[in-house]
Amino acid sequence: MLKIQDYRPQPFIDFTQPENVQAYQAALKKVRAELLGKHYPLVINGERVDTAEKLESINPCDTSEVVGTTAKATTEDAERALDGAWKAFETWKTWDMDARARILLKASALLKARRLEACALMSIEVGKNYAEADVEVAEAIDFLEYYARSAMKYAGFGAHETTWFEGEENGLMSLPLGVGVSISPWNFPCAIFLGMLAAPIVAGNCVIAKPAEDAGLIAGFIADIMYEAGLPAGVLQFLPAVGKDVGEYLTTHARTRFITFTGSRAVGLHINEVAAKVQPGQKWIKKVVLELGGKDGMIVDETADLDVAVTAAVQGAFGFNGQKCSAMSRLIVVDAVYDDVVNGFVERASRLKMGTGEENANVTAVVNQMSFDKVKGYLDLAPQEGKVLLGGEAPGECGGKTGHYVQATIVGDVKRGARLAQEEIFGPVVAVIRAKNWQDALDIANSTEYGLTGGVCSRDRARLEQARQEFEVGNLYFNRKITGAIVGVQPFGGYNMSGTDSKAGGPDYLANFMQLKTVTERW
Ligand SMILES: NC(=O)c1ccc[n+]([C@@H]2O[C@H](COP(=O)([O-])OP(=O)(O)OC[C@H]3O[C@@H](n4cnc5c(N)ncnc54)[C@H](O)[C@@H]3O)[C@@H](O)[C@H]2O)c1
Ligand SMILES: N[C@@H](CCC=O)C(=O)O
Repeated sequence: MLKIQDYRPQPFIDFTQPENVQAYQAALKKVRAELLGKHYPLVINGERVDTAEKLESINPCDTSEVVGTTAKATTEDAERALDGAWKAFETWKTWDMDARARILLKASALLKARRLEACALMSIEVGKNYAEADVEVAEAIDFLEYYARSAMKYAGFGAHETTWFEGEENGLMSLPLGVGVSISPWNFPCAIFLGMLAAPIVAGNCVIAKPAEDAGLIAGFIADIMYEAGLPAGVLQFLPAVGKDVGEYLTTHARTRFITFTGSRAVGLHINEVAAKVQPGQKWIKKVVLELGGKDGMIVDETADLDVAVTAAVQGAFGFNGQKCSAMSRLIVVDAVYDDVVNGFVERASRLKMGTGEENANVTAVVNQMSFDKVKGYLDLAPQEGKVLLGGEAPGECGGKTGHYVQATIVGDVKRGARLAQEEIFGPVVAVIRAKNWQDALDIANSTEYGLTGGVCSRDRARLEQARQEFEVGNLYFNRKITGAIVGVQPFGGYNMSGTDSKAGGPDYLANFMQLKTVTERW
């Protein structure tokens, strides 16, 4: 067993301290000098493999800048990655759990030492400001530390309790599944990419990790940390590729044992469907873990501390431009305090500054042209579905830089069934919905097909207890923002169309990547 202290989440960096801002700026310089323009090849069986075609990472805040490139895997590369991973599995599955966990702990130490570099790279590659990038790298470190420790409870024959039976020894053991595919999104390209590969790997599986097309550099940086930490060849196959080609190939492949996917509802449901079809020669029912989108609502009632509510709304809605599955995209306010809350929300949000991640702006650019066009479509719809109280424009440039810039936008008096109130926008756009009273507000909150995060700002104990039972979300927050779950503290994952509620950073997450075997010996 590991001899280490109990898990504690990483503290965040305090950017009100000038020396921390200076350190961040020094890291930005270092990354610009050393990592910009870098190319990450595929890694298959421990060997770096390049491809004829490449994937480019573009700075969303200055689209004239190519941040760097990765190789672009083909289906032949995917086939070789599968072969090698199954070969590596034969040995990796025999490693002691604590030996595997030590690799995660070593990777955590390496990432801690390069924390600001990882942050700075994300500021440039996906436009995160300092705090958003730092929270994410802290989460990535937490995943390593937390999963290394949780692995211990699955180790050995006696790991799970069984009832004693006369004349026999009975036991239940957890075994890895085999080779799986991990497909991750661009919006948490460090933490989610890393968490989704570290968990199955520590459980004894081998993983083909396919990062998102828009954020291959930070993924390459993280994969290198895992290799440097000592992962044997073939245990982690790094395979940047186009999702609809190579992702599809792998999810439908007969030799893929499990799929762990975080991304949009449309792609997640498609994967769920195609993965269910048994392919010729397939020996198992694929295990599919899905973490999808949200249309997350926060209720404010007439008993709430309105200052707390407004702060929570601004943080929850506009952190990383609303590009979080957990983002507060519906603010549901009871009629009695509607005007006060909305005025406060608009006033506070109007102070947010637009700019680049490197400038540490509050609102930066959305990730790519597709996202920009999608969000712009909702801005065009906004005047028909409500009153645009703030923003409403997508200037596409800021401070002389051309980028995917969209204003922080608040749309008031949106009807509960409107598209702005039902569809995931994934940008800095909030629909404010007026509720008659508390019960109406709760009904509105539950009136979507999603069920990821939600919140209530209220001082009424009975209502909070009712919400605890009846608000249909995987992560519910009272009197605070509805984003920013911390590993081990707030296990994260949604219900309904938001996913399979697998709870990343939770006590049973590793069980998603294991199978149980009961063994009985009669004496
Ligand atoms: N629930 C959560 O924990 C969580 C966390 C982060 C993001 N998200 C969701 O992710 C979405 C944003 O991320 P995105 O734009 O990268 O999502 P996306 O669904 O477009 O892409 C996610 C990944 O799937 C791949 N992919 C695309 N088509 C595929 C296919 N046919 N087969 C296999 N793989 C395929 C992509 O290449 C990418 O790596 C939002 O909906 C957001 O809410 C959810
Ligand atoms: N886990 C993150 C959201 C990840 C999705 O984008 C949060 O809790 O805010």
